[in-house]
Amino acid sequence: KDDKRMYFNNPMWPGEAHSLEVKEILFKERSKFQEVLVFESATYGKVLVLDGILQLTERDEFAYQEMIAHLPLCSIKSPKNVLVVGGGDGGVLRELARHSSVELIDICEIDQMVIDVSKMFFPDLAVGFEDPRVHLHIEDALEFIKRVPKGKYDAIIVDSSDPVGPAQDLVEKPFFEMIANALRPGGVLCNMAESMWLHTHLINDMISACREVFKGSVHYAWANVPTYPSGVIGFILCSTEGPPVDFRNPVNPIEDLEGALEHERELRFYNSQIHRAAFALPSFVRKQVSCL
Ligand SMILES: NCCCN[C@H]1CC[C@H](N)CC1
Repeated sequence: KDDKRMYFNNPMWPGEAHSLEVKEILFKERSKFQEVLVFESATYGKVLVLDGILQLTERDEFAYQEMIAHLPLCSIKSPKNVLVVGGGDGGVLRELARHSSVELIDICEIDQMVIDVSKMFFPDLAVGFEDPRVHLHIEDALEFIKRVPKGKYDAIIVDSSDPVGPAQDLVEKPFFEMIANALRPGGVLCNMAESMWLHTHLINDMISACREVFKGSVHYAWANVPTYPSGVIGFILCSTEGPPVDFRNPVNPIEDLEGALEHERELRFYNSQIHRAAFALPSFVRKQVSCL
C-alpha cells in the first residue's frame, strides 16, 4: 500500500515517534520564526506542524483547547480580563468566548503566519478571532508582558509550543514573575506543561519556579490527547496571593454558564467531572514531581 507516512520524532521524546498517514500537503513555508506545515491526514483530519512538532489535529484539538481554557476560567468567579500567550490558531479564543462574564481577551502571538494559516485551513479554530472582545498583538510575549499594568488580568493562559525555539523563554522564572505581576490578587495562570510520561524533569523545574513566584496555589493537571507524544498533555495551574483558588472544585462550573453549552459548538471533552479528575495524579508523578 503506497501510503505516505510522516514521522514526528524529536529530541524531546527520544527513541519514539508518532506517525500519521499523509493524504496531501496543503501548506509548507518558513515564517520569520519557524517552519509552518499543514497537511490533510488519513484519519486525524487536517494537521498543523511547527518545526516538525505536532501542534494540533482536527481530530482531538478540542480536548486540549477546552481544558487549557476552562480549567482556569471555571476556577474563578466571573473572569473579566484574560490574556492568551501564543494560541495563534485561535482554538483557545473559541473556548474563552463561551464565558459571558469575559469582557476583554488580549492575545499575544509572535508569528503572524500561524494566524494566517489557521484562518486558511482551520476555520473552526480561527473563528475565535471573530469575537469582538479579542484584541490581537503580534509580538514577543516577553516584550508584551513587560508593558502590562500590575494586576490587569483575572486569568492568563500560556498556550505555547515546546520550550525549544520561539517559546524557549516562556518556561523561565523571569517570565513567570512578569505573569504574576500582570495578574490580580487571586488571579490564575494556566500553562501548557508537557507530558508526565516524558518530561518530569522539565515539569519539576517549571513547578519549582512557579512555587517560588505564585504565593496562592500551584497544581498539575492532565488530559488525554492522542495526537501528542505519549497521548497526554499537562497543565500547570497557579494562583497569585489573595482570595484562595481551589482548582479541584470549580466555583464557576461550565454547566451553570448560560450560553456556554448550547454555543454553536458543543463541548466535546471538558465538563466539571473531567475538571476534577484532571488533578488526580498517578503515584509516580507525585513522587517524581517533588512539590505536588
Ligand atoms: N494551540 C495549539 C496547541 C499547542 N500545544 C502543543 C502541546 C504539545 C507540544 N508538544 C506542542 C504544542
